[in-house]
Amino acid sequence: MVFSSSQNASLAVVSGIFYLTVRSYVTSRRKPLPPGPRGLPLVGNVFDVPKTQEWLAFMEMARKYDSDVISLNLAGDTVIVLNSLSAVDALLEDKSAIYSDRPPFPMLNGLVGFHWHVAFMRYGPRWKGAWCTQHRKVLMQQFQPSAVLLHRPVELEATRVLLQRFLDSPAKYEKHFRHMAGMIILSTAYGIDVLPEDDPHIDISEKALHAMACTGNRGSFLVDSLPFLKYVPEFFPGAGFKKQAREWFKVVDAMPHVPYDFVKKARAAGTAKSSIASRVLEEIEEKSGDDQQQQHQEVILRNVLSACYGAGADTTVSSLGTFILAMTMYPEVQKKAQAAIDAVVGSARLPDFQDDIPYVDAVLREVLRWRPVTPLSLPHAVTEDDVYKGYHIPVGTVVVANAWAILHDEATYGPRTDEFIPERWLTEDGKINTEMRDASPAFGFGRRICPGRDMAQWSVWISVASILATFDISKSVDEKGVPIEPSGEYTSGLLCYPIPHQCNILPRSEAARALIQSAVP
Ligand code: HEM
Repeated sequence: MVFSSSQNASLAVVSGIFYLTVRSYVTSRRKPLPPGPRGLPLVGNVFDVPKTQEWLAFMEMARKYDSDVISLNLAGDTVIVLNSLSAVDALLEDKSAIYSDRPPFPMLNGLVGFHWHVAFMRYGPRWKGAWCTQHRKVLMQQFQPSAVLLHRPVELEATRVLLQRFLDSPAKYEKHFRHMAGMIILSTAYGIDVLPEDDPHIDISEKALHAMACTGNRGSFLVDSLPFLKYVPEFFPGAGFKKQAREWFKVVDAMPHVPYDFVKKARAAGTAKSSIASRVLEEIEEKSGDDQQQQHQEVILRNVLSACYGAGADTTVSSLGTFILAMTMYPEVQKKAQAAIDAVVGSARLPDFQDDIPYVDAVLREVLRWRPVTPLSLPHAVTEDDVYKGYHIPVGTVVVANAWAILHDEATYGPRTDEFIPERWLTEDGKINTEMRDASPAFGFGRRICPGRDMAQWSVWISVASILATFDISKSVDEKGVPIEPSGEYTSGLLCYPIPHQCNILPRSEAARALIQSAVP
């Protein structure tokens, strides 16, 4: 049977009406979405969400609607924000089988080329044969608590180099943290010894991470809400994002390849140092006879190693920046921590991983809790329709865990959560209170929880203990001798950093200076 064009049009209209009627019937019989602000046509709640510190606005909405779970429509995307530990436990942890996907990132993954980064991969068997799970498996093996012990010598060496750099140019402390984080990750992952200045491997990765910071917040670019825009030609008015994406793509694509090729060449020349890359490559070559399988495993290894820099460097730098800020603002905490270190370590050596100093453990937990690096964690997505507390959570919903709200909840972490109080983590006899929920919400949830969390905590712990053992951090004073208060400001985005502030970082004594100078040949 052949239809005329007018019959075709009528058929389309009738089908459209039928579809809308069925959809509206189905929707009306469904349970409601969690409460949230009423949106505008088309854009929904886009204007209800501020461009910075969204986590505070979400906490306010939770109070207003008297619900720890709220929903928003962001230009067509349903977004559900979980503002409590109980909601996160019930959904992202207990139902992790269906709450571990990521939303699509058309700009970041599609145009800028971060599709190789496990943090942004879709989750589940539907997605390229459980590609994400295969990546996570390698990460879990290499960063499980027992494997992390292998990385300690590098963490110790990098910390001691950091102390030396603090002696030379304390005002550049953020730059030194960046160098230290790069040194740890490039050495453990690839066996690369970084240069003291302008290291080319750090340089590529930092440029790629800048692209990630600019595009990681879904919604920063219109193409995230209207994915068809990715097909718009570059010369089109308003398509500047495509030119920018093409520029970023070059460095994002180079990031996994350049250091990996370095290891391959070093192995061929017999000069490769021990690293995750060299150990896993050896295993791959021993086990697999099949070229295709070998190639497949190598691609996963290459992606995973690069993702470690992508996910581990900036996060460590941010936590250490928070530590310097807290020590500047809370001198009495610094004094207590130094006394606790002196009592265990003395003054004749630098701290080591074996030192048991609960007050420093408490400072570390407080750093992670007080100013979480990713206040909204990374967005999850749900792969099946679900119901929570009588509310409908439709398949495809973007699920955001408000880590900030959770880590500032006084019901979990005790009073005055806006203040830096390490004592909240301690029992009366000065031990870590193991009954209390730890600071793990800072590392995400369920099956997407940060695989590098053990390594990250040890890197930050040894840096914190070593800095406090050897340096005093204090407020700078202005020309009239008045102390300069740090603004306490942070950048706002997927990842937040404290904006470096002016402060004094001076060796505690001449003996401390000599100890640092003798620590690295
Ligand atoms: C203080 C330092 C760190 C913090 C605060 C941190 C925090 C996080 C958070 C919040 C997530 C998202 C979890 C979720 O989606 O629920 C994450 C994911 C991830 N982190 Fe970390 N991280 C840190 C250090 C590291 C380090 C050192 C590494 C690697 C050596 C690493 C590797 C990763 C990877 C690969 C992912 C993606 C996991 C996935 O999507 O399945 N992180 N991290």
